[in-house]
Amino acid sequence: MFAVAAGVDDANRGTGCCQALAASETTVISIVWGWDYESYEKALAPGTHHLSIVPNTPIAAGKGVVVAENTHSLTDEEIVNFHSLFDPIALVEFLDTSMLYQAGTVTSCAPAYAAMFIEALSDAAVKHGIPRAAADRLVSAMVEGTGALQVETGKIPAAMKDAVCSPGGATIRGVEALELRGFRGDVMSTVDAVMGD
Ligand SMILES: O=C(O)[C@@H]1CCC=N1
Repeated sequence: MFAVAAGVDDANRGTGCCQALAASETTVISIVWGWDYESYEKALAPGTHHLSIVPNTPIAAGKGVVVAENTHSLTDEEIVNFHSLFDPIALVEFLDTSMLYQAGTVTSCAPAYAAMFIEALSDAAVKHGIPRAAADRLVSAMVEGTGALQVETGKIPAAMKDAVCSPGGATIRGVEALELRGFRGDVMSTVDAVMGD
């Protein structure tokens, strides 16, 4: 099993790499952004077994996400091997081709946006006198824990937000500050921007 990795501008290099590998009957797992099943069917030698996936950087910490294309040419045994490789380090989700890169945006591009949120909140903590290293630790633990709480309880994020906001309390003032600056619209616009909508 072999993973082909290349940025968007390197897609042709990725294809050349795949063609060389196909001759050795290698199973190709592609992480080339935008290259789905049909792209590889056109580019690879007929009969090559291939699967397109979108992984993300938190895999390096064993807490990743892999979006995988429902349409592929791997055998059942190869899919079992694929799961044995990735299940220990990532949530693996198979989706139809029409959703692959939209889902990939919120899992694979969004670590950049999440890091920007962490950086900004950490900046705010530093502005208010918290040392940088402590600020980074605290904010990252908060983000990880909030995600874990959502997964564990299955609560909708709106209910989790409401649970923190006491009437007339502190948190709702921060919620208003975010709403006044269009926080949620800004976050939603990222997928449009990535997908070119
Ligand atoms: O920004 C990029 O080109 C790649 C695609 C998905 C994550 N990073």
